[in-house]
Amino acid sequence: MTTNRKITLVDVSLRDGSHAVRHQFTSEQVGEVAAALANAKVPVFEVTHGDGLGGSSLQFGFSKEPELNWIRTAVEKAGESSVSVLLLPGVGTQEELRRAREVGASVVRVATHCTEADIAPQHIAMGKELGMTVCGFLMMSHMITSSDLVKQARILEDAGADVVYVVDSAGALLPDQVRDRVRALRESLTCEVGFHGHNNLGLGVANTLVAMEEGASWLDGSLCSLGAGAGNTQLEVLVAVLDRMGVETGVDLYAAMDAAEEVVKPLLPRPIVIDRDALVIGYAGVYSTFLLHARRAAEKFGVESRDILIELGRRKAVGGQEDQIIRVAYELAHQ
Ligand SMILES: CC[C@H](O)CC(=O)C(=O)O
Ligand SMILES: [Mn+2]
Repeated sequence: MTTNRKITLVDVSLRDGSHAVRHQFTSEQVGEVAAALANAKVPVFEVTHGDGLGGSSLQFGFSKEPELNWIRTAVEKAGESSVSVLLLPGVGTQEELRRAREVGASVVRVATHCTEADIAPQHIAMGKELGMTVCGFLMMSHMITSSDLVKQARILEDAGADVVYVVDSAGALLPDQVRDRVRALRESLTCEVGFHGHNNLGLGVANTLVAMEEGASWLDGSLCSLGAGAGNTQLEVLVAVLDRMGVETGVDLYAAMDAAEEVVKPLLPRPIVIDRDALVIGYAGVYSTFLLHARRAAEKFGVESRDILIELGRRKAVGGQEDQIIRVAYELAHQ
């Protein structure tokens, strides 16, 4: 397999991984992970509440510490690596982006549901004004066709995005569906294309390779797969596979393995595995971040978390509709 674009690996352990630890990272932990990522020469790593800047809330779950502390700490340890922040317009504000930039974040990924790119241009423009690398991040990309995704991607590129991502938030995309979407974007855009995978169907690494084969050049992953649902594409595994394929990433494989084993593994609150609930998330196309919310609601209302997740998939619930999880659990309990 060959690729003529430079591959940029992005680690999301300290952002998507925030979901898996219920946003309870301490600055000390952030510093340790950031230092290990920098030592492994991972070019970009992301640090914020799981739901991005300003995500700490009753709706999404409160962070243990103000995320600006995390970002500042990460930047101090980042060395040659760039620190990224995630921003969902409507959750994070322009002021929060400005402050993240002031403490040294240099990449912003502006995330919207895949049909709502039109809420992103102001934030993309602001990221550019602040001198940041800006990525558009089309969440739940499995929910629309490739041609509809292209229309949304064009909005992001026209607004100035340097990279537009196909985001498999539910880990529901099959390899050929990744292929179609990345190919469609690659054929229609001049900016770079990225892929962010979740491992709920066990396809994280495979789908990322398919995306790369189709020309995606920004590829996400996390150490030990630390992330929502069954976690993300496992970064140290991806690095090893790319190394075997002769694809240059600049990442030090052994340092990445050590960072996973010695720094991130001890932080895991539970094994990041494809258990019944995670599998259902991929199977039914549900937002990965709903996993722990659904488990809490299941316990509270005495119903099965799998039933809640299946029903959320049937209702096509999307990010930001966490309140629906409670509604579904309540309805199942009172059926
Ligand atoms: C906005 C939260 C979400 O976790 C973003 C993301 O990583 C995804 O949609 O997969
Ligand atoms: Mn994710």
